[in-house]
Amino acid sequence: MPVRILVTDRVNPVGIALLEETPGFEVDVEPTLPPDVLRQRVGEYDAIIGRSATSITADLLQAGGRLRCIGRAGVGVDNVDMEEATRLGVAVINAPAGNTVAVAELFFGAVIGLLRNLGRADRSMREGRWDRSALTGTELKGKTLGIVGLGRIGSEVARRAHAFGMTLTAFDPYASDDRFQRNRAERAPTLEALMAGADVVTVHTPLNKETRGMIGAAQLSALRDGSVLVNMARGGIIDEEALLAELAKERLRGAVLDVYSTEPLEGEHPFRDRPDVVLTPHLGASTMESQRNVAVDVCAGVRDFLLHDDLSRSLNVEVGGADTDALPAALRLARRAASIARALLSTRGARAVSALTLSTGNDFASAGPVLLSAAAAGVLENVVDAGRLNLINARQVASERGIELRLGSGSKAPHLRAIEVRVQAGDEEVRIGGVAPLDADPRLTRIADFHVDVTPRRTLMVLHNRDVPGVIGRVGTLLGNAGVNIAEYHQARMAQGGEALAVVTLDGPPPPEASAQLLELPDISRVTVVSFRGDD
Ligand SMILES: NC(=O)C1=CN([C@@H]2O[C@H](COP(=O)(O)OP(=O)(O)OC[C@H]3O[C@@H](n4cnc5c(N)ncnc54)[C@H](O)[C@@H]3O)[C@@H](O)[C@H]2O)C=CC1
Ligand SMILES: O=C(O)CCC(=O)C(=O)O
Repeated sequence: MPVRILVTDRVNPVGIALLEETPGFEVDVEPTLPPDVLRQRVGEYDAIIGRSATSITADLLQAGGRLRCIGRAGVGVDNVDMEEATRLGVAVINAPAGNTVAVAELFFGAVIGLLRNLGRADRSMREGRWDRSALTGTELKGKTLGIVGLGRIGSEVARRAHAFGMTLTAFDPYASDDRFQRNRAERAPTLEALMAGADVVTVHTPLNKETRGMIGAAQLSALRDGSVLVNMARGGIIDEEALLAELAKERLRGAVLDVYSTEPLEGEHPFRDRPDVVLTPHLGASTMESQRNVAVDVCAGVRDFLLHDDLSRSLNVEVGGADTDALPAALRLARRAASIARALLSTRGARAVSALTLSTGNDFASAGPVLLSAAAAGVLENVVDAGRLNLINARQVASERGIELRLGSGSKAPHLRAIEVRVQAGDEEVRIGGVAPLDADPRLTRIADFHVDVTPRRTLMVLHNRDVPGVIGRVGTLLGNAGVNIAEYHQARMAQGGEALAVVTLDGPPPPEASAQLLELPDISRVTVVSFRGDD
């Protein structure tokens, strides 16, 4: 079946071509479908790629039975119901950097346009006038710029502001001191302090629960007389009613707005009547260069996800700073180790998993969250509908099932590339450890208290037996007679003649009756069989 992708908004064709030329992909380009039509058709597609004009609501995501990925040709994902996408295991991929410069350049164009009265000058010239003295403006040089949100766009604005001879202050509680230093910006202790200390205040934060309405009447009243307020981030961050009320006092120089709480802005909106406001119709990213950049970036991200399950670009998976080349082997080990632990507990009759703890060596410390997701998927995969279970939603599904998830300390692990999972069900706990080296297959090194050394491949059988002569031969003969080939057989024991454990990897699943037949052999007390998802 072909992989089907719907492009719902105007996305640059250079990006779309990346998808169209991928064998097995079918791309429909239909900008911009009304929400009800999109809802009817979403079930046909594996991925949707859009811009800000398409709202990806919970309802739409739920209607997308085969939907695996949302691509956003731009930065802001406030139009995507991220919680629902995560719950459903749908990857959300954006293009975080391609339009940064476009917004920064528009900022200076629009602010200078306001300060030098360019709109009014152009209109008066067309009306046949020559109003030089009425159009005297002000300069940026020597003024203070206050940036709310010192991220990519805020930093790009900062760099250019220095070229204009401005002094910089910024408010961003999440940005490091180093970022402030690199941008030569003083850290404002509060938003109000920033508003009170700047001649131009510009907002470059995402719209989210924290920033919605962040600039209201109280913050606006802190603005200096004669100052300018700019919003090129998202409508809703600044309270529009409060801004209109503040502008009506005529103590500010004005405002520059590119984004609105409702887009398109109503034809009769009072902003349209204010001469002290420069209005643009969400043009921040509208340059040829930026549209090409974001289209190529998001389409490549969506393609790589659909082809290779590459989640490194997905906003709803925490890959952290991990080495992504080494990650697939580590993810496989974490998932399989957890799957083995759950199966061993199940053989002991402890089926209701209550807690999962994952610890890593230092090399995987930053990948802890995504490895924990992989382990959660391993614990759940034979318990829930595995079709939709993935690294995006595994932790959420596990938490909903009452499984407590914990990240243990990395530094205690004996090996830099070690991974250990501990799965608890009632009073029982099983600990499985392994290593994911850079240049070889991952190995299991510990099952409960036994030291082992096998690669968890395809089907794995764990036998508890007494350490007496002949067991290995009898197991080999039984499996051979059942037509099952043994890939690896590792026997471990605590002490001679005591309790022993065998880990057997098989080239295929044993027949269903094999476990019962093994249990009939002398000295074998428990048999656990785990078949892993995947081809190897
Ligand atoms: N007008 C347009 O066409 C465009 C608008 N945008 C908007 O600009 C926003 C910013 O884009 P980038 O700079 O690329 O994002 P970014 O993620 O690089 O930077 C956002 C910054 O905001 C900061 N921040 C978050 N919450 C904050 C808070 N409560 N107070 C102060 N700072 C806070 C973050 O720490 C971060 O440094 C996007 O989320 C998008 O909504 C982006 C591109 C085009
Ligand atoms: O192209 C768009 O949808 C506008 C750009 C934008 O707002 C964004 O990238 O967040």
